[in-house]
Amino acid sequence: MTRIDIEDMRRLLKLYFIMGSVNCRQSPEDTLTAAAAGGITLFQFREKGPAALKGAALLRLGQQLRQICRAYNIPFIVNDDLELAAALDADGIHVGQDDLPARLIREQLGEHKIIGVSAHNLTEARQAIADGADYLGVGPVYPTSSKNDAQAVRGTTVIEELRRSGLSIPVVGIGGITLENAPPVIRAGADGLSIISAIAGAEDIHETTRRFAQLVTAPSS
Ligand SMILES: Cc1ncc(COP(=O)(O)OP(=O)(O)O)c(N)n1
Ligand SMILES: Cc1ncsc1CCOP(=O)(O)O
Ligand SMILES: [Mg+2]
Repeated sequence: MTRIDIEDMRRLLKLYFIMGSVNCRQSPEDTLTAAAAGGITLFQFREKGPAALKGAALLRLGQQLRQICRAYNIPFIVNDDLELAAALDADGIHVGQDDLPARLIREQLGEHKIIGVSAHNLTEARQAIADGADYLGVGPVYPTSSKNDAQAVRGTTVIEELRRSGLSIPVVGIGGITLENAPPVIRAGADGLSIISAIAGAEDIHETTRRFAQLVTAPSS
């Protein structure tokens, strides 16, 4: 099998929902189901933090979320953990600068799985591309309370810089993105939005997701 087509990757990134049990106000299964019905295009299982599930409970939740993604035909990405990704037959994995190197993951997974890499500057972006990344997660664009060890807020400058430098790799903006502050992220050159709290913590998850979906498909965004 071959690498994911670049335009297919761009389409998947449009509304990329990331979540673990610690991010949810209601059950993770209900949260993901509402977001899936509302129009997310990609999902990342990110079970992180002091209260994160481990062992059998982690696997059980992963299997349930994986099933929901299958039912809605939404590709399923696992954060950080190659073993968990294999156990859940994930469609791909997302790694950051402090995780397993993307080059090693590409060697292990082969061509047919999606590999996403976090990049905070042009050097990291170029290295990720050389290592075989299919897309970049760039941020934090805005202040976030969903990641304790987040790097400094970048605004949209790194996304703009990547595009000015001629890098055409699919890019998703991440960090503190809300319905109100999302449009500049797309205008800067991102293919889509990556969101935890504005969806997982929303009062009405389905309606909020539907609005995000409208925003990323609107010609004026
Ligand atoms: C789409 C996307 N972009 C960036 C990240 C952050 O990854 P990382 O820097 O490895 O931090 P953790 O998520 O592992 O805490 C991401 N997960 N997804
Ligand atoms: C995982 C991650 N990486 C950079 S910021 C961030 C957290 C994004 O969450 P939120 O959308 O709630 O700000
Ligand atoms: Mg990571």
